[in-house]
Amino acid sequence: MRGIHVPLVTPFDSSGAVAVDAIEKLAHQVLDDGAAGLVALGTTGEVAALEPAERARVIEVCARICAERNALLTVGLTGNDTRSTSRALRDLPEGVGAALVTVPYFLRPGERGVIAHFEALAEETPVPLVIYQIPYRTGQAVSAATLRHLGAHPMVAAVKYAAGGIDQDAVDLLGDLPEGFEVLGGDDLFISPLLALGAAGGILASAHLRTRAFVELADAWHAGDVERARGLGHRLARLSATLFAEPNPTVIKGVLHAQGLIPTPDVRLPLVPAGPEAVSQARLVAVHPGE
Ligand SMILES: O=C(O)C1=N[C@H](C(=O)O)C[C@H](O)C1
Repeated sequence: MRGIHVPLVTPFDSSGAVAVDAIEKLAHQVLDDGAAGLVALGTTGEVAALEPAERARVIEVCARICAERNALLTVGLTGNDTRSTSRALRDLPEGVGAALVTVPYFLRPGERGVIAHFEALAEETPVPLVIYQIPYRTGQAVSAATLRHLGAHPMVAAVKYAAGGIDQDAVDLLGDLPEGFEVLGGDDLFISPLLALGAAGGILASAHLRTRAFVELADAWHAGDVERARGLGHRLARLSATLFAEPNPTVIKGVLHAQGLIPTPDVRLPLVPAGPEAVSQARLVAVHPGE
């Protein structure tokens, strides 16, 4: 799971249909620029707003490209019921290399429930699991001790860590990781400090833009080139701050559209397109992130 994985947006054409050509173009571009893999059907891909047939099509396109390019395809799975999540894992098509599975949201099952959920999934899954820890979206925090316990299972490969900052559990977890278990950053703004603590990479919507620089950031921290990593980290954090000024992925879609990479900046309700100021500010910072 090492490196930068890009959770692709789902572009729509002017009729509102999924723009498959644009997905292909974006996928090739981020892989050309050094991304280690793609993530299909993340929050950034507006998974909740896609029909089952659209989801299947997105996976199919991404799987084909990842197979051609020898890159990892991770697919997002969001559920708060163990049986249906397990079924969805077993139904994943050929070509999917890993599943990014959200901590069960809304129910708040407690840490014992989270452990039981992921242990049951780990026994059934055909592909390695990446636990998606994002308490500000799910309502359920997961401690370092629980992640360490789950990470010891051979089918649990990583956690996408998005606690909204660098908290005590991140420091604790990265100080003592089970063999074969990695931490991937999932809060774009905090990717540089998380890499400094030992994260293996990140799943970052911001890496649609300046992909090469995000890859260089991870490489620099991994190589111990602190001076280069710190400077890059500050510049990319400025970019991420502008891209997340409005709900993800509205600003990113606005910028990709302005750059001619996707046919419309459209998002599906309840998301509404980003305002023009947010988009032009992000475009400016993407070109001149500062010194
Ligand atoms: O879709 C994803 O994967 C990501 N979603 C996060 C979010 O929208 O909160 C942001 C992160 O960059 C990746």
